[in-house]
Amino acid sequence: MTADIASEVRAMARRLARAAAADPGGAALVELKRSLFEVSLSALMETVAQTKTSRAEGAEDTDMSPEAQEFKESLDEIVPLLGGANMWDFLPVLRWFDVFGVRNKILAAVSRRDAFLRRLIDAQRRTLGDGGGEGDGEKKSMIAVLLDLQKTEPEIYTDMVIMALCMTMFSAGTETTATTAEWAMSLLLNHPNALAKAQAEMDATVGTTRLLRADDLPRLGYLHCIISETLRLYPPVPAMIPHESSADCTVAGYHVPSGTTLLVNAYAIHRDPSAWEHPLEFRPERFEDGKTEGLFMMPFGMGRRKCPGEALALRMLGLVLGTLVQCFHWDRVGDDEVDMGEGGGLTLPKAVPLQAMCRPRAAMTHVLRGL
Ligand code: HEM
Repeated sequence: MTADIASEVRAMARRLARAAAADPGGAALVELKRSLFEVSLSALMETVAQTKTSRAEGAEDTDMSPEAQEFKESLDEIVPLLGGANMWDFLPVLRWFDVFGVRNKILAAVSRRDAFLRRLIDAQRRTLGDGGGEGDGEKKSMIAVLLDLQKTEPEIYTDMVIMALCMTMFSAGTETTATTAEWAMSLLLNHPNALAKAQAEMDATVGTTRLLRADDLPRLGYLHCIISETLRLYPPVPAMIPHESSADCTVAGYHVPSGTTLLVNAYAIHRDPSAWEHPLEFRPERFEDGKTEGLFMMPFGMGRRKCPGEALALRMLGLVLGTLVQCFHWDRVGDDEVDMGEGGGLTLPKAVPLQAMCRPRAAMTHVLRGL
């Protein structure tokens, strides 16, 4: 898993360095959201299905495999349909008539996505049948492991269950991680002192003779503070996933009957002025030396249904952001601050996708050339 993430992050750094080298001024204008989404999706695709071998030769613009690209297209279709408000949210009778064709569009997009996942599983099954995918545990794809389990417990590990597990990994893990990284880079571009401090920490801890590795992350305390502060200000699942009370209870004096749908507003809790000093300001230092202990931070939820991908997400974020900070100088496009407006949707996207100027750091050019 870590090897898959590291290799996708290397590919992202290589692509950014090439783009900068191709520019006469040595700095490339990049739309970071796209790069960040691609690296998250590719890392998960390699973990789930190991599609690397089918990567298109000479696809200079992207390091995604054709499978990852196809899946991205299906998400591009589905996500806006799910996140938007529909007239039937206000007038339920419209649901029966599907006035704007939303229901049909969702069903068509979901059935295309399911057909794709089925093909992914069949391809892995064929590979296993041909004697492939029998490497050590670290090398096996998630689908290969599940297909192995299917041989002994077919009634549990059905193709439908495997499809659902793949789907959950992709839908819960890509947009959330990519959006957090995009907010973090936006905050750093508007706070160049924090960016410089992160670069100084990186130089002192990792140096400039090699690329950041996952085992460096525990020693990069300030980078971790930046990630925590980003998740505080812009939690990518701001209202959590709806929960349901399993029994009558009383919370803060309110009676909650059994079976009530409950949303937890993490976004408001993270900005509560009675708990956080200067809650709207970006201050990564507030997380230094356990200073925030006892305060409510819940970007990954809490309790039994807490996000199971937390450790993976933090590792991906550490490697992605750390590599961007270690290898490149970052500048805003023009003199204006980066627009921090929030868009609508399930995962608190930026209203205006982040664009930035990226130039390899002189001390890292030899490392980047060797990627
Ligand atoms: C910055 C990245 C991420 C954030 C902020 C995040 C946040 C969350 C939150 C808030 C929930 C709902 C918890 C609740 O309702 O109590 C959740 C659920 C979930 N997340 Fe994540 N997540 C992230 C990345 C990931 C990744 C990388 C994966 C796996 C590849 C993942 C897999 C899941 C799954 C499977 C659930 C449903 C758990 C359940 O219902 O029992 N997440 N996540």
